[in-house]
Amino acid sequence: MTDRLTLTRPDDWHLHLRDGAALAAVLPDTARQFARAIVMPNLKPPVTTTALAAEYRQRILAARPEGSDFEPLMTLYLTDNTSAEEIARAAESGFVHAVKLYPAGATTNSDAGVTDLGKCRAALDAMQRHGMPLCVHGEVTDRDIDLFDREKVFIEDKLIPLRRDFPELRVVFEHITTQDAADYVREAEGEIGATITAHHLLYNRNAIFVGGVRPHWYCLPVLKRERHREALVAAATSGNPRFFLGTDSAPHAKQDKESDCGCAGCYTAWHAMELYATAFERADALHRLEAFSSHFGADFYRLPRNQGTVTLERAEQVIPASLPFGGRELVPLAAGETLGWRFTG
Ligand SMILES: NC(=O)N[C@@H](CC(=O)O)C(=O)O
Ligand SMILES: [Zn+2]
Ligand SMILES: [Zn+2]
Repeated sequence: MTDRLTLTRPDDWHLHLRDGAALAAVLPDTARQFARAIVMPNLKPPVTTTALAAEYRQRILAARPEGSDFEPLMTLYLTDNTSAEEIARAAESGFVHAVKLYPAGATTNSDAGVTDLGKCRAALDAMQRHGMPLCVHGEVTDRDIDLFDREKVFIEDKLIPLRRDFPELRVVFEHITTQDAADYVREAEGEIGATITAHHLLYNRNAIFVGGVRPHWYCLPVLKRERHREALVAAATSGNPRFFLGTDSAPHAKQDKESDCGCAGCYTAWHAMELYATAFERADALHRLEAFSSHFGADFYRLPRNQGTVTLERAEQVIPASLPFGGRELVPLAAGETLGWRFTG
């Protein structure tokens, strides 16, 4: 049995850092485990321009712990009005690494998102020309479509037509949750990748309802049935470079989760690598963890792999009941449970 894992320093290819006091509270957790992260732009108001991304990037750099060399990789929030000129500015900036598609109404702070991809043709065409990746929250928003089917329907109704119209567009299908998405990404032609969260590898939808409703297991896209979780584990541990790590760590204050209309999002930055190690070990695939965590994402984003290593040790560690969150409280995923691994840096 392996008791110590040494990996190339990993990166998080899908992360929510928020802003202000919340940013200051959560950034050290990510900066401790990851060298870089793709930072989601769904602030209020959203990060829609390169100028706003530059300012947000400075706030993140200023919030880093003493001595940290963590590098935020910025993204722009695609809207119906994003221009080809804005995409060109982003591509030239050197610090914007992707543009994010939120179908309007699909998830947290997506109100300003895209109402109709037909309105984004100029921006998508510019992205294709500049080699700028499109990160996709892949769910349809139609209230008539069952919540659990929204990812599958998105593939058929939105993603396949989009990629047919823009075959050179580099796409990251974010936080995939279904066998349908894993199969699509594995078999699709052209440049496509997918991020997979630790929680979608570890839990199925029963976790949301164990003995009562469990708001801290509620995220979007929502956890699915066991057969989908198994398909995600198979994809993540397959060694296929299209699948890579993206925590989708999405902090919300405890009172905003434990509410009559609780926010979607799981906080996993505190124990991200421990959670992934647990999932990979259960699949007898610890030997595949490094490439998933530290190689394939960098390769997709055409960035150098990190120098240096990190270590995980087999040791019991209780997940805290709550963490400070800028004057409020933040409940990490699986609070109170015991992890079998410890990230030691
Ligand atoms: N994943 C989530 O459940 N929530 C994310 C938004 C997102 O990634 O869809 C958030 O910003 O809170
Ligand atoms: Zn999302
Ligand atoms: Zn997210």
